[in-house]
Amino acid sequence: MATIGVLALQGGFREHEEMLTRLGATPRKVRRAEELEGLDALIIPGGESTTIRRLASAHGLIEPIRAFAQHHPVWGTCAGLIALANDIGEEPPIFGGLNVRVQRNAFGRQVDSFETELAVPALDAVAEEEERGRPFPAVFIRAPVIEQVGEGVDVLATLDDGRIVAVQQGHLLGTAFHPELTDDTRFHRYFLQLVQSPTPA
Ligand SMILES: NC(=O)CC[C@H](N)C(=O)O
Repeated sequence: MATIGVLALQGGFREHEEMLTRLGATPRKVRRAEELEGLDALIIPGGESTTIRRLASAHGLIEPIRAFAQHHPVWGTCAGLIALANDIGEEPPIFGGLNVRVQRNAFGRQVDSFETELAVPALDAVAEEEERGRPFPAVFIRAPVIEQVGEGVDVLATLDDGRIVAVQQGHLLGTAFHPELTDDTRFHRYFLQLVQSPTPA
């Protein structure tokens, strides 16, 4: 079974580990560059992207993760998506790799967090009969949105107003929301399927 790293510097890594274990994969916390060795893939959890940048930099993880993401599946959720984006506005990218521009805290202070049902047709690839076509319960917490997608990026989900909240670029996956906080395992299964049959970079 696949061994999946979960960047464990800060934020919601435990919920990802639990979800992976539940699905029969082996999670491994990543806090040092050596811990990337032998991994099949990596998840960058939500949290606070400025903190993730600071700690990743202090732990010497910026370059190693950037290099890892070139040839392995990597999935960023929320702050993790921000960390993977090539363009995050004023600041330089954190790891980068994903050809998108994101806007942090796109929903402002009034709407700190919310849950909504999203149509994600791509998930039908891993859906059981009774799950097919079922909307995904998406939990947004001080979430970013994807303002622009570049070459090679597929949009997997948008909000009703058209704002993009899930994308895939070959072996890289980004979601503005938190599938690890729901009972629905389809996004994690989708990522694990990507790990089993990675598309070349
Ligand atoms: N839930 C989250 O990961 C929030 C992301 C956070 N607002 C940031 O900008 O990094």
